[in-house]
Amino acid sequence: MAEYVIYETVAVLQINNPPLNVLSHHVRRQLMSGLQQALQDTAVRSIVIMGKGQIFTAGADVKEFGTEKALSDPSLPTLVEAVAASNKPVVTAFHGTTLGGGVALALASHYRLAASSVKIGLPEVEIGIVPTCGVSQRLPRLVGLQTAVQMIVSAQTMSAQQALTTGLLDKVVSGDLLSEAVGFAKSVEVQALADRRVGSRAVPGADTAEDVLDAARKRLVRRSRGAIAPLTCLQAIQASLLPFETGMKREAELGQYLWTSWQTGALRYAFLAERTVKRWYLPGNKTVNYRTAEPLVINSVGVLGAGTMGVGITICLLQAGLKVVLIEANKTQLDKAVTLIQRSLGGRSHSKQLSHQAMQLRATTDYRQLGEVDLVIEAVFEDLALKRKVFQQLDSVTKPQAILATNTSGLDIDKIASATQRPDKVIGTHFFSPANVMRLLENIYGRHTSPETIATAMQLGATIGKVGVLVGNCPGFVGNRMKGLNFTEAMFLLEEGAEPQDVDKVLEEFGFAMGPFRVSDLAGGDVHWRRRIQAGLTTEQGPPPNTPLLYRQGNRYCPLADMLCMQGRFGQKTGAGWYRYESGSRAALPDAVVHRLILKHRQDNGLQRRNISSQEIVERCLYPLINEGFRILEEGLAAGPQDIDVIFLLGFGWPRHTGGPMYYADKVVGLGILLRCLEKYRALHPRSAHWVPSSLLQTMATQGTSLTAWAAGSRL
Ligand SMILES: C[C@H](O)[C@H](C)C(=O)SCCNC(=O)CCNC(=O)[C@H](O)C(C)(C)COP(=O)([O-])OP(=O)([O-])OC[C@H]1O[C@@H](n2cnc3c(N)ncnc32)[C@H](O)[C@@H]1OP(=O)([O-])[O-]
Repeated sequence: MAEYVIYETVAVLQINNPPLNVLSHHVRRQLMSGLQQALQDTAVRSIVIMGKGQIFTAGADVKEFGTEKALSDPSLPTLVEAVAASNKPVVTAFHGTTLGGGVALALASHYRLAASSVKIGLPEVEIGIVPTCGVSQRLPRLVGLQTAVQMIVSAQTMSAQQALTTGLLDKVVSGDLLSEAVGFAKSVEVQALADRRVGSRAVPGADTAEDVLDAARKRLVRRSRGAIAPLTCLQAIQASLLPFETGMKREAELGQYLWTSWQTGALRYAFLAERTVKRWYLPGNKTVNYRTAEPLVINSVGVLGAGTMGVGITICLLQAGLKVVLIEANKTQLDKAVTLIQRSLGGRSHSKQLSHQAMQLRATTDYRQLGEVDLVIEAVFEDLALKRKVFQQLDSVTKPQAILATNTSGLDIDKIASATQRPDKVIGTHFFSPANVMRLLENIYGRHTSPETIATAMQLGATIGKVGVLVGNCPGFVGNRMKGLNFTEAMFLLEEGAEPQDVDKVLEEFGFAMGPFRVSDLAGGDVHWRRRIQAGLTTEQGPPPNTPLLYRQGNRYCPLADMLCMQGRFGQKTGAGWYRYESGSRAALPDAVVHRLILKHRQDNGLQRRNISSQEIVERCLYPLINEGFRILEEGLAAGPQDIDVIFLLGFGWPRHTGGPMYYADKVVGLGILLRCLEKYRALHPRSAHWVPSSLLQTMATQGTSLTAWAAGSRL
């Protein structure tokens, strides 16, 4: 609700809708009635709009979108325009965070005040919408095109000081916001309002407008990769150069265009999915869930292994204020890691706080120093025998109640847990590289992992600012199990006629930051080569004895990646992989050596080259992965499609504007079309088991069920 209080001649309207003061219908109704009351009351000479609680407002109520409530009177645009039309000065005073609709109210007001700690932002582009309610029209008039583009298109928040410098704020206050706002409102009661109305101003610097917009457009065309919201937002900003009323009409049209696009639905879904997965439960036993399981309190964490992952994990633990004991047997490696960690923590602006964080690190070669930690994250080399040995040691040196987590990207959690006397306290915590940057934490429970251990790992993820997704134990878990198929098919496409750059280009146009071959070169082809060797699919010298070149373990197999690795072409780190790299450069250049290798491979094996369409590349690379997602749901390894989608959005660079693989299949491709496509490729490629449609997909496609509706029904 919104509260109405009078302070002498000032009417204060306070939004009170915890926790985030979103502008839901009941809040808008009360704000509107408060505004009307203040306008009618002759004793009131000015109006202040504020928020109670932690923040001013997170903006419009996203959960109302698409429902009748969003449009019910007063809608947000109606409320904002009523503020703009007020003939008594309106002062918006904000604190905490002010987003979207909150900024719209502020821009429609005559004055803007904020607490010094405020963060102001326009996250609309991230949920695929244009900042409406006049934001795209008033903001450029107030702060200029350059800043407006920066705020609207980048969705980055601005500090109070920046907002003051750009002219968005009239004043930053450090004392009590309510009394400062009331005092300020009184001081402007006699001021004329005409030139305080942002809508009646002209955009400053109109003579350089085209240059600013052109530069932004070029940048966005390069970066958007199929996402339509950023460029549409830019068009709305451009309309601010028109007369205000015309610009407002254009803003509404563009808003409607985005609103009805499938991408907006996908982005809104992604926003909510990231929050839904926090409410975890075991797919096979819903009684074990975030409500019933209590996490242990974690104050100190041991990290075992100071390689790239260990360093990244240590940085995010320290940044969250935890004490860390970093163990590494190799002293030189340990010293190198400490330097990296200290540099990373000290390299930011709040150096006092961060040097305190760096002081929470104890780095040692001595395992016994782990005696007092509450939880250990093991990050040694990806080798089952080694990890089992390490867990045996951890079991003997840590206190009995300590949780032992393994940062494996696909090894069997139960096999690791069985090396200890406490399998209930063993869990997988799969970080993504770089661990201090990537927001995903794939948490894997084993057969004996206790609810308390799961709750603790999920809580730890939240503490260190990650989105934890809980999944079951299977080779590769959810992410790598699905992702592997994408690369498999990408290689088959090379055998059939494509070049690495063709496949990468199509998937980059689809929205991935990098295609599978560029990703492979970045990650290092040797990592997966070692895995294939361990799995008995190949050897360092080529196919295992008596094995056909193009088939392994009953399935079609492409040996091209193995051939590159046998030549020492591991990717960027060796200067050559699927592409070649000039010294010091990360630019992937098509390589005639690879071209000839593929050509010869086709000739030697009687593989016919044909033209492959972009559509086929998308279908071949993405549909098997999606089919595997359905199998994962069928096998109860993930609670719902949201969990899978979040893993791909945050861990694998899946384009956010498509919602993630499962949402894309359900809402964009359509399950019926997906099924028919899988069947078509299954007939063409009978030796690839991944084309066999999952039975869950078959049932849903035949019954016409929507995956998202099915998931919404089953979610806790
Ligand atoms: C005119 C104008 O152009 C248009 C028309 C608009 O205004 S469009 C709307 C623009 N506003 C946004 O896009 C808001 C984006 N929100 C955020 O960036 C963050 O939420 C946050 C504010 C920085 C807080 O982060 P947090 O980490 O402390 O908590 P949380 O876990 O994220 O959120 C806690 C709970 O609040 C829910 N929530 C957050 N923002 C919400 C919103 N705007 N509407 C409804 N629910 C919201 C969220 O789903 C979760 O619910 P549940 O899952 O627990 O049921």
